Amino acid sequence: MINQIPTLDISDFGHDPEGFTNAFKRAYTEWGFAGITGHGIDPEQIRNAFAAAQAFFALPVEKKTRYETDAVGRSRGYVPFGTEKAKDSEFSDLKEFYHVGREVAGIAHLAPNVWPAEITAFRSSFESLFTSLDDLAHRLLQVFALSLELPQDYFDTRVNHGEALLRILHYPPILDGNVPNLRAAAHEDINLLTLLVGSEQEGLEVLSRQGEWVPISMIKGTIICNVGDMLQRLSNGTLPSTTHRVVNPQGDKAKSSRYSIPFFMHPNPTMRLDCLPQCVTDDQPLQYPPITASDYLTERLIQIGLMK
Ligand SMILES: O=C(O)CCC(=O)C(=O)O
Ligand SMILES: [Fe+2]
Repeated sequence: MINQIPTLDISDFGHDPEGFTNAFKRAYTEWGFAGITGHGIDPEQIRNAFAAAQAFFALPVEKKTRYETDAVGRSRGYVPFGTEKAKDSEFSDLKEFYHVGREVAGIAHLAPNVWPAEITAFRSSFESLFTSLDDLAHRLLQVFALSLELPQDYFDTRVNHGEALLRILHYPPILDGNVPNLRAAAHEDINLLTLLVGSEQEGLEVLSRQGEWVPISMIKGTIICNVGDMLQRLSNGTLPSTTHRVVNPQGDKAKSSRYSIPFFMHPNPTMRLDCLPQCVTDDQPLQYPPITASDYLTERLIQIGLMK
């Protein structure tokens, strides 16, 4: 049997919170990744978002670069092809993207969004998708909190001013089959958790505990949720931030674009990521020194080329 990441139906939490939390904890302890169904997000909303993304990236590059911003860590607007590379990779990834982030009135560290004037439905599509994913991320964080023996609402006030980011990704057609770069080289996500809205196009692979690259086949309507480095730290490594990558398709398939839309849930900058005492045991001694989310993020953004 081919290994596959587990699937969890989050609507089960409503009628069996304890049973669901146990299954959730088992899945994430083993994989750090799972497909989430029963989330209630309207497929129409997702289709509209992909259509808007496709229309934006089809614009000539000189139009797209008008939407670059100087927001810290390039956290708003367009980020051109070749800008980002994975922490341990020699080559940049084969992708361009557009960041839409959280906006809270009066919170200075959250930069305002920019919206491409050419694509009328872009703003409304991504504002509504942001809201839906933010809500789903909150629900999932409640289950993560219970899995870590924390109060269910532990994260609620620790993420409300965090830099949650929707990353609208385009991997252009690969015309030179010999490029050493990957669409996205092996990496771990930096944040608390990532929601990955289904590219139905192949390419995403997850590294299993047995050290095999497992190709992820996206089932329509499933949203992947994976643990990032910040939750790994907080849980003292009991919830792994699993390595993943996006490989280049073979043959003619390489000549088509791939689109995907991850949502990165970040904590408030002041949140402490010190390992939780209940996760430090004789079997699992302390793995990481204490740090705040803000200091940790700065360190990581420099490594991946998004900050100097
Ligand atoms: O495009 C994908 O399927 C994965 C993207 C990803 O892992 C990331 O941007 O962190
Ligand atoms: Fe990732």
